[in-house]
Amino acid sequence: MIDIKMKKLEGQIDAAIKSIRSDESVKLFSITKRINKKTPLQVFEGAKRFGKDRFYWMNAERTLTITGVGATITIEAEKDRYHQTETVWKQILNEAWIENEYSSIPATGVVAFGGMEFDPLKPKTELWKKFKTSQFYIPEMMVTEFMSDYFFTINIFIHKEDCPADIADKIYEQEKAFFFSESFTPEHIEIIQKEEIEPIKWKQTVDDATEVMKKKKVEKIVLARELRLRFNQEVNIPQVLKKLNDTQSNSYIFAFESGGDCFIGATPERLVKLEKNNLLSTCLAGTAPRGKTEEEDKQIGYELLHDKKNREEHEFVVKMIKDALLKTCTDVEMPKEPVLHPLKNLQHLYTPVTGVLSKGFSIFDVVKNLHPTPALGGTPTEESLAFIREHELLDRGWYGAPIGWVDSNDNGEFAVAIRSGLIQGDSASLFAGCGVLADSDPEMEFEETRIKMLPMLNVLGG
Ligand SMILES: C=C(O[C@H]1C=CC=C(C(=O)O)[C@@H]1O)C(=O)O
Ligand SMILES: [Mg+2]
Repeated sequence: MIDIKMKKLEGQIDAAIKSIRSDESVKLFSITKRINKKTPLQVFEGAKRFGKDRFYWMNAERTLTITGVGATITIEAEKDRYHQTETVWKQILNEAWIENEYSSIPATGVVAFGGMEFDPLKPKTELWKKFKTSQFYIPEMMVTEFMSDYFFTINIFIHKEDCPADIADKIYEQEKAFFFSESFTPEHIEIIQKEEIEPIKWKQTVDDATEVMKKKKVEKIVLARELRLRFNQEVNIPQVLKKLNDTQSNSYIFAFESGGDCFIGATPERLVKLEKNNLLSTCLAGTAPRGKTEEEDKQIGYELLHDKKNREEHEFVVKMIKDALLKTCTDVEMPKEPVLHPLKNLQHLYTPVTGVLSKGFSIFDVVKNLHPTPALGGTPTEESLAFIREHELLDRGWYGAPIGWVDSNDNGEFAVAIRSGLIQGDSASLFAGCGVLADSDPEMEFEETRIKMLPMLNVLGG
């Protein structure tokens, strides 16, 4: 039996680097092998018996899915979270021994997957006690599905004198059991309690925000709210993921467990995708429901494209993302007009933005410059965040913040964690927000947030 040391690197940079180096006798060893078909969802489900935190990520194009089990390393950061995380990440890659003949495949080898709080300056409540300000896992075991090829990665600490080749074979013997996966046992979940949290207060806050904006101090503020659910049984996360996969096309499906709580969602909003130095971001703001007939759907879409309020709401996002990308990219390009982005329950105004990341910058720099975009904060950023911090009742936690992955080959992708919920055993909180402008109507904005909760509500038995 190999004496494999699993360590957790938490807290500040120094502690993390010291911890990697302190025990000179070990080093992080990562090995990736191609395997026969094992869907990440099957593996996610089968890994429940390990009792370790898991993550799941499927991109919107359905070309890449990853699931991770356990955390050989957890990179946690409080202050200056982007810089801290990146510094520890780079240190880990410097020290790691990586055996990956498939390094041309994204999200294989050493991958860090994680997320962060929307606003670290807002006091945290009990709701998000299991989640850190910023938290990334380098998983003990990971399965990557890329264009119908499957890869299995193990990241472990080994003694330096051990020969990785021997280790590799022994590990695969040990971990074959890892591929044990149960077939989906359909469970019938029922909502036994549904509680809108302070809906009247929320509408009043929307009204207050419009008053502030009429005085021209702020131009846009996104306000979010919470729906609390209780079920007849513990929520089966793999079942929820499967239903999200089946119902929410055009969206990233994600789950991140921490201490047994699970943050899960189906978000249409890409923050940034980086392949080598080719960068893609997304402006998504402006919302309308889907029509009941094709005719009605076309009419609603046409009205959305020509609606003054929604176009203004969208334009704030386009301008900010362009300015943010110009700080780290060249060749920043975007179409002049938004297009419709259809989803199951609603449709948005959508403007893709591309750029070429300049040397010396990383995906962490881009995320730092982008978050929060005016699709989740407002315009101007600091003034809208100050209003949200002071007036919004909701503890957003990781809702509305970047969630995603980076690998050791300059690939990575982050989405904005909306259309999401926090699952806590037999209870859940769902979150939804909307862009408020000076002429917003509180009832219409409430209705918009109700529609945005449907993707999660529908897969939770609502
Ligand atoms: C803040 C959310 O949606 C954002 C993304 C798309 C459209 C939006 C809107 O029209 O208000 C929001 O900016 C949410 O879904 O919780
Ligand atoms: Mg809106």
